[in-house]
Amino acid sequence: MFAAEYPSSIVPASETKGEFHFQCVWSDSLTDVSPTTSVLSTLACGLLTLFLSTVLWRRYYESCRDSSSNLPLPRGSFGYPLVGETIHFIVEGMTQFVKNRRRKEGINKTHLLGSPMVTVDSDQRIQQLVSKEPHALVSSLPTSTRVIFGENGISVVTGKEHASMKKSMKQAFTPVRLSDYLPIVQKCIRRHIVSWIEENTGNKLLGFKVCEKLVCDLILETVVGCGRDQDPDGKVRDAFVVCNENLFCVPLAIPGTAFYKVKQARQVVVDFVKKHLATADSSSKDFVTILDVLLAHQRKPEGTSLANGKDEGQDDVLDRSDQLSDIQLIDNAVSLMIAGLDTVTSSFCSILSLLGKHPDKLAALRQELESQDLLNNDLDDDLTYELIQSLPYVQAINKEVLRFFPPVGGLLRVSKKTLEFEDFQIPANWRVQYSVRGVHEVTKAFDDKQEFLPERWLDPKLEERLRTEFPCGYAPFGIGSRACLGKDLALLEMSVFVIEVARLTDWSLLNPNAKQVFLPIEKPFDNLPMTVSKRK
Ligand code: HEM
Repeated sequence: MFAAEYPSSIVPASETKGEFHFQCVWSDSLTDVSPTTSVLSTLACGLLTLFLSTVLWRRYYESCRDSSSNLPLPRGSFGYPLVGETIHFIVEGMTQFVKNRRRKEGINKTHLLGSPMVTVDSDQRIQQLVSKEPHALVSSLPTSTRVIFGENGISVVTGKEHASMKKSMKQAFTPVRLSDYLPIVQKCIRRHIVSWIEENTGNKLLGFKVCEKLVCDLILETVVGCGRDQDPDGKVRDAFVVCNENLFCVPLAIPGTAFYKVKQARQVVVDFVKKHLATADSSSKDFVTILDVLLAHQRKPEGTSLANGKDEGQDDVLDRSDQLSDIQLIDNAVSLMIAGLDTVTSSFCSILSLLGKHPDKLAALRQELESQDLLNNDLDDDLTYELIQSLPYVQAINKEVLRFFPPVGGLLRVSKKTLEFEDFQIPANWRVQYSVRGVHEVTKAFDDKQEFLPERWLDPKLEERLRTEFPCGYAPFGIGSRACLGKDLALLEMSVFVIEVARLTDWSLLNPNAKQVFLPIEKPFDNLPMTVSKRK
């Protein structure tokens, strides 16, 4: 009956009771409406609803400013109801998102992933904010990341507990300890690079993936002393990669979800660390691991030497007032392993990418190695901590790689109370993101920011300017009380990688102009396809 009166396109496919009723009401009142008009009016209604709800959404968040302060909120947009600017963020990617909203004030307000947020990419403003940590601004990690790191680990705990834990753990990263880890680091890096050549000469490798495998071994060996023989089927290594790949996932522990898998993988790593802890005192290995240092701090009488018999030196005398409990030790071992995997992998991959694209810089590096008789002297234990510190071009490459492609592009905080600048306020409980990548792009600390110029770091005036004028102008390892605990170990590992890759191999990039992606870590979107061969 209705099919005769209305175009077929607007007749319901199934005439259930409800749909039929709706059709009758409509037919009585809109008999002359054409399909185009009805589509347009539906669209107009939708747009009007969106417009009104957007106005209300934005008004609501504007009204959340702290009225006890006269200062306005920063400029920017809260986006659209419920989603805020999350869809823009996903489509544009984090870096472009920040870039597209860059303001001369260096601060922008938005609404992301369910919370109001400000993104900050001015080094002066970040400096002001950092001075308010850790009381008015605290670290804020997503739930999945907190669960993986462990609630008792250094990345998650706050306040006094964090300060005392950091003090205690720093003892595992002194120059004496770094010298202890160096032989393991060099052997592991060489073993992997040699295997790239032996197993893959002329074949395509994915630079990011082979570096990930390398760093996975490196971290397990340096943190817990786990050699291949202790993980023959690679179960621990696999679990470790699963944790890393799912650092940011929806925290829903239902079988089949990423979070469920991650919790199981974490348990494998935790069980492994526990097993190691139970046997650590009786183990007869002749090298020192990070966990050994933390354990020595926890258990051994003051002054006891570690496994290799090296003296700990005056600076390392153990202060026992801030000992770690067993559960803290376990969560911290896991935290160190996770914090050091993707970050170091990204930096190794960027070394391959940037030196691959700049053969003149690689030639300058080889010249420095040659001048120290290191280029052809490729023994797997010829590097010392002091020798590495005496290679300025190697250090310059590390610093420039981390400036050009900072592995961690942004640092997340949450305001505990209203924060006031001279011109804006940030209300309490807002998220704050320091954009490290943004700062590196806009700071006045560097000239020719778009150029890869390791040489800039050979000028001592640059370090001086960063210290005095731009303390937040260069922040690949973060800033303030939350700055990276593993910074010196990471730089040591990068140095060894730079030296070994330059003296052992020749490599060619197959897609040197691939776009970079930034989440969860900075890398080329295609994982850096390349070929390697023995250096001629
Ligand atoms: C190139 C390599 C690395 C980069 C770029 C890097 C970067 C960072 C950054 C930016 C932070 C600060 C996060 C924040 O403020 O919220 C951080 C924290 C941290 N990093 Fe690293 N990291 C690297 C390697 C490592 C390694 C190798 C380890 C351990 C062996 C490590 C352990 C940690 C820990 C434990 C923290 C937390 C510190 C705290 O909360 O006080 N990192 N790292």
